[in-house]
Amino acid sequence: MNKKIAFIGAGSMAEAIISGIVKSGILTKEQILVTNKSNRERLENIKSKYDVQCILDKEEVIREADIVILATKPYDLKDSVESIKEFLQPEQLVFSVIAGISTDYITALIGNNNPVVRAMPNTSATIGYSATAISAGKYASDEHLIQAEELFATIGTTAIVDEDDMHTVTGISGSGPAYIYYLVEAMEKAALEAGFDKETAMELITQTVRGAGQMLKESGESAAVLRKKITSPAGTTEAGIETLNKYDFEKTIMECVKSASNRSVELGKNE
Ligand SMILES: NC(=O)C1=CN([C@@H]2O[C@H](COP(=O)(O)OP(=O)(O)OC[C@H]3O[C@@H](n4cnc5c(N)ncnc54)[C@H](O)[C@@H]3O)[C@@H](O)[C@H]2O)C=CC1
Ligand SMILES: O=C(O)[C@@H]1CCC=N1
Repeated sequence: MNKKIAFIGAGSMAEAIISGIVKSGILTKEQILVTNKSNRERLENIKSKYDVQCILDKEEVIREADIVILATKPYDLKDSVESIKEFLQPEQLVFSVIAGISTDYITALIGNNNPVVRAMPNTSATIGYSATAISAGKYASDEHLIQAEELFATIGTTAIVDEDDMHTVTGISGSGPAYIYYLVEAMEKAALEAGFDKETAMELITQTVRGAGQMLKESGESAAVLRKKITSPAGTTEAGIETLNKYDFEKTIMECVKSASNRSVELGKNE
């Protein structure tokens, strides 16, 4: 890819994307620029891990960049755009990975017709396994969407969605890894309670989660069918699932996704 990209905000998500891009080799370390809010320590940390261009001076970062990736928390977006907008040129492409915030709002903050593309990745970007949804703002062309797909494809899979669906995406795949980690934490606790050492417990659980994910990808069978194949009549799985049902597991997860999506809507309302 013959572009320079600049991250505004060097937090967890920016780091996950940087890690994935560096591993993919699609950009050289000279093509990746990172800035943060007056936090030299965080930039030094990113520099030491990935050897990308970590620069506190926002003007310098923006001047160099073809694509600017907004990666601050939603409540820091306004300040961060304020601090770069005077340096932004109209042809510079802006990506945002910020939950809840619309491309229209970002366009209004920038005060210019820069193309804006919204993306919702997840932290599995770190190892090239993000599921990233992408949608175009009003000034973004198909060519801009293709550039976004090209970049985010280096950190996992991509899907183009309507911007209105980004809230649901955030509740499912943006936050989703955290739900899986929570499940793992609970399984680990159960194993430790049963007297397992942590290492053995985590080996068993991690491989189980990995195997289930791969089966969903590769077997061509639905989750329901795969689950049925494990569930012998009057067997152990059935006993386990009866307990999940007793505690309304399905409803709980559905409500969890709805709460996360609704929170994304709320974050957008604070625009
Ligand atoms: N963490 C995750 O799993 C995901 C996060 N996101 C989105 O990514 C965005 C960032 O999230 P995290 O990385 O988790 O947050 P974070 O808090 O780890 O990182 C945000 C970074 O932005 C910096 N920052 C704040 N104000 C700034 C400014 N004015 N100029 C430059 N940098 C500034 C902060 O110092 C911090 O390093 C959020 O909007 C979130 O909705 C999206 C998908 C997944
Ligand atoms: O919790 C959050 O707000 C962000 C957005 C998706 C994942 N983390």
